[in-house]
Amino acid sequence: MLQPSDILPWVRAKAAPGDAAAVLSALDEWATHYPMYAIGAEKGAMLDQVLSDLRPQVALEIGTFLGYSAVRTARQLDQGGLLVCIEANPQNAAVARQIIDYAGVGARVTILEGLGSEKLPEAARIIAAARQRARPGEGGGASGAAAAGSGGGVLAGLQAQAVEQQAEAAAAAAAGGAAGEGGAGAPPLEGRAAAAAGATARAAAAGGAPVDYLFLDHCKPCYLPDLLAAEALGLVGHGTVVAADNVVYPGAPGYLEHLEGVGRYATTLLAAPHEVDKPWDPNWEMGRADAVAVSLRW
Ligand SMILES: C[S@@+](CC[C@H](N)C(=O)[O-])C[C@H]1O[C@@H](n2cnc3c(N)ncnc32)[C@H](O)[C@@H]1O
Repeated sequence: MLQPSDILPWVRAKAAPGDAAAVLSALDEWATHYPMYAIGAEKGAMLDQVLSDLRPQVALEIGTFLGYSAVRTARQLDQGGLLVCIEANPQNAAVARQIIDYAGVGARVTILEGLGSEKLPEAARIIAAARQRARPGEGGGASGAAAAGSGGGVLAGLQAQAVEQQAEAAAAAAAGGAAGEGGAGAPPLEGRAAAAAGATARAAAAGGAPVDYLFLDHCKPCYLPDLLAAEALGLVGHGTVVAADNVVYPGAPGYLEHLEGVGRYATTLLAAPHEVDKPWDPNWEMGRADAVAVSLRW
């Protein structure tokens, strides 16, 4: 039976050290022969475009597997940038470290081994320290980074959607809050915005520093509790872009509903087929449609 480390000789044979694009191609090719739970080339390219428009300085990933998405993200950070990865499986984390180093982006990546729910506070401390070290006027927070996005299709669309939502929330507030109906059972927009603003203020008071980009790609029922924990730690703030894979299939219970309910996330679904099939799993539905949710927190 294959072990995660069996991929290493393949990558070394197919790619030169420091050539991140060739490393990614080698991993994509490996996925055509062996089960590979990476986000893959199609969804990866979609997120590349978002990242290229966002120009993040500080990013966080939960669910790193062998480092494929981490390499894609880290190569878009500049030299002073930081990607913190949380990976539960120590074998995967060990291989990811080697692949990320081999791709030449290891200096920008810190991998924490453990569950997202356990490691988020440590990630928040590392990220807050990195923000402190950033020179004045530079890396000044997620809002600055998100504002840098210009012509990019997805990010520009989210920014326009956020402006519409803000106007809608302001109109609802002006009308006494009664007009803002976000769906059955959702509080009025005014109430939701106030709750979100309160959470952001509490997180800021606790010393939290928001990331520019948060990528969720781990256990699907963990997306919602881990996003809630990241919000409470101040890791998600004004301008943070949150991407979450597999929100259609297998789906992440309660996750999209939470984004809608908070009322301060502009969200779009980037449709693509599920990135891997599992013919050996009798419960798996082959060739299913899926999507990555990309959200801009305002
Ligand atoms: C789909 S793979 C991640 C793929 C990776 N993002 C990529 O595109 O290359 C999911 C990974 O999440 C890890 N994982 C599962 N539950 C986790 C949790 N609660 N916290 C952290 N990692 C978790 C698994 O060990 C696995 O390596």
